[in-house]
Amino acid sequence: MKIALIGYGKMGKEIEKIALSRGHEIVSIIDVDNHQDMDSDAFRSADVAIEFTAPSVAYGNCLDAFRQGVKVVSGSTGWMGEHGEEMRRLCKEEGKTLFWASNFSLGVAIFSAVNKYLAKIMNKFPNYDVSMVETHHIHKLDAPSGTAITLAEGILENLDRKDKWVMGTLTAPDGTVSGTTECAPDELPVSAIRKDEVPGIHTVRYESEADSIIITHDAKNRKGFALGAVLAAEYTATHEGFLGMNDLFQF
Ligand SMILES: NC(=O)C1=CN([C@@H]2O[C@H](COP(=O)(O)OP(=O)(O)OC[C@H]3O[C@@H](n4cnc5c(N)ncnc54)[C@H](OP(=O)(O)O)[C@@H]3O)[C@@H](O)[C@H]2O)C=CC1
Ligand SMILES: O=C(O)C1=N[C@H](C(=O)O)C[C@H](O)C1
Repeated sequence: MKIALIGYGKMGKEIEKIALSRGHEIVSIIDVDNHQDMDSDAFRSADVAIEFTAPSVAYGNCLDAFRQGVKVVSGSTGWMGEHGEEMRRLCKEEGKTLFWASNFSLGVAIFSAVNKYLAKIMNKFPNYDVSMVETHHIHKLDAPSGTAITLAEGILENLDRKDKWVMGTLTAPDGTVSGTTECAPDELPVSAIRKDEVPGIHTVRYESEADSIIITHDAKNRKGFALGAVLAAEYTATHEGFLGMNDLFQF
């Protein structure tokens, strides 16, 4: 399969290695300096473009790829809240194809299913209150993480006593803490920590007076995200519409 990369940073480079090891060809690499190269035969020859850039530019990158007639797999976070509805419309009404996931790792797909199941069980146990914490490297631009938002949405869909997630505390790289853990009973606080080079840790915590039930996904490196993105690209090459992890792993 022919793959174009949009964004050649930490994830773009990791994805390149895995794509080559699975026998794919990288036909175009688009980064900040050569954005105009999207308008090229090499880019247009791609079966799928894999986009990992930044919250402020991801939407425009997807539109630019669509204009060149190329399907997109995007893992950029921090932009779907604002542009998700329009992306769904473009896929449904204008024949575009976008596979987006806040987290491409198989481990997080499994963790997400456990998270939803646990939230459902907790309807019967009102003594437990739930909160979330995510920890990422100091370069991360968005907070809370896209994965934390997806996990929070999974809890809200399944736990009747919670109606919305709210930002909890934000711990800066120097240890300074801002924000609050105070929230209304129907709110789910999501806190963020920015520290060192942490690839990504997500914790969901249920507390009662008697005990704590804690589930954590701890990424050891970026290989799981990158493999998932390449698997998603393989899937996207033969499917249409607005696609996600539920399409790739049906459990
Ligand atoms: N869904 C998932 O599984 C995962 C998602 N992510 C998300 O992916 C995104 C990228 O992460 P990561 O690779 O770690 O970030 P990096 O900052 O390491 O890489 C981003 C790259 O995109 C480049 N870039 C910036 N603007 C543009 C543009 N307009 N066109 C093309 N390239 C551009 C940057 O260039 P320059 O440095 O010169 O600005 C940089 O090379 C983030 O939003 C992150 O949250 C990350 C890991 C997993
Ligand atoms: O920026 C990152 O690094 C990551 N971003 C994604 C997110 O916001 O959830 C996925 C992963 O946690 C790494």
